[in-house]
Amino acid sequence: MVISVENFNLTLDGTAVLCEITVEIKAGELFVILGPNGAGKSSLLKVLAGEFEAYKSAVEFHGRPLSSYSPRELAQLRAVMPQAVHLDFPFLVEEVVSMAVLHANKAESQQRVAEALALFDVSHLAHRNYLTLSGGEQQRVQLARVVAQILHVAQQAKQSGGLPPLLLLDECTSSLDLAHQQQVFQVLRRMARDYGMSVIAVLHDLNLASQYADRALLLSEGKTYQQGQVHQVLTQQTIEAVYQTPVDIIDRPGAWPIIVPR
Ligand SMILES: Nc1ncnc2c1ncn2[C@@H]1O[C@H](COP(=O)(O)OP(=O)(O)OP(=O)(O)O)[C@@H](O)[C@H]1O
Repeated sequence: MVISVENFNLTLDGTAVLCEITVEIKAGELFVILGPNGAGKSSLLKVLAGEFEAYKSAVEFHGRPLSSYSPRELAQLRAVMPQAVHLDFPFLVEEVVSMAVLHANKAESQQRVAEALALFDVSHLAHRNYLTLSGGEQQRVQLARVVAQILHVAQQAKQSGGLPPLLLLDECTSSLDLAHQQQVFQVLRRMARDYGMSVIAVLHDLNLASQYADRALLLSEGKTYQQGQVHQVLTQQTIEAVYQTPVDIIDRPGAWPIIVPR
């Protein structure tokens, strides 16, 4: 098991945000957290990222409470891409991504940055001011940043049997065009399959979930509505109940089911 919480409750400013949540994510899994606006998806991701100090001991990460890890240990084992990333200074793209590899020597750092930029199709932007990029370009640079942070750990884990790292992503394709959405999830799938990296992604796009996820948690008002294999979770009944919108599910032999609003 890579990361888990059991019967977890989160209360923020007197509001019950998550109620009795149990999740267990294994190595090499692409796990998606789904649900309507306000269902608690980002809050759960933040809990798993250890952002709520008071709740860190309730999260078990590689067999230890998250609270027992030093910031440096955590930075080597997991990377987090929040929903919005604001930078106040005009850093170059390569500088933004380099921030993820501060502990590497110069040659290694350059190689890891170049590899991550190429994975997300932003090599040509390396010398651009990050603040002048489009929303989608910025999102791909942020993906390169988090992957640069832990890809080498995943590669080492695969070679020498170390702990596989974890990637936590909050709506990481929300600004991307169709081709880049596909490219990003193909990269994530490959990293999960080839290196045993676990990926937990908050998503609104049910079709991306249907196409790429192994398992899904469907949240409704802070509670688990359904959890399991993605195609068992994304049924007409569950989607219509949780999103209060009629849908059709188009089943296709040999391919993932497509969800369309009716
Ligand atoms: N610090 C806080 N204090 C009080 N309520 C909060 C706090 N943070 C989040 N909430 C509430 O918790 C609920 C879940 O928020 P969360 O951001 O996790 O939802 P979400 O499923 O990610 O939504 P979205 O799809 O809109 O991003 C919301 O009703 C939100 O208003």
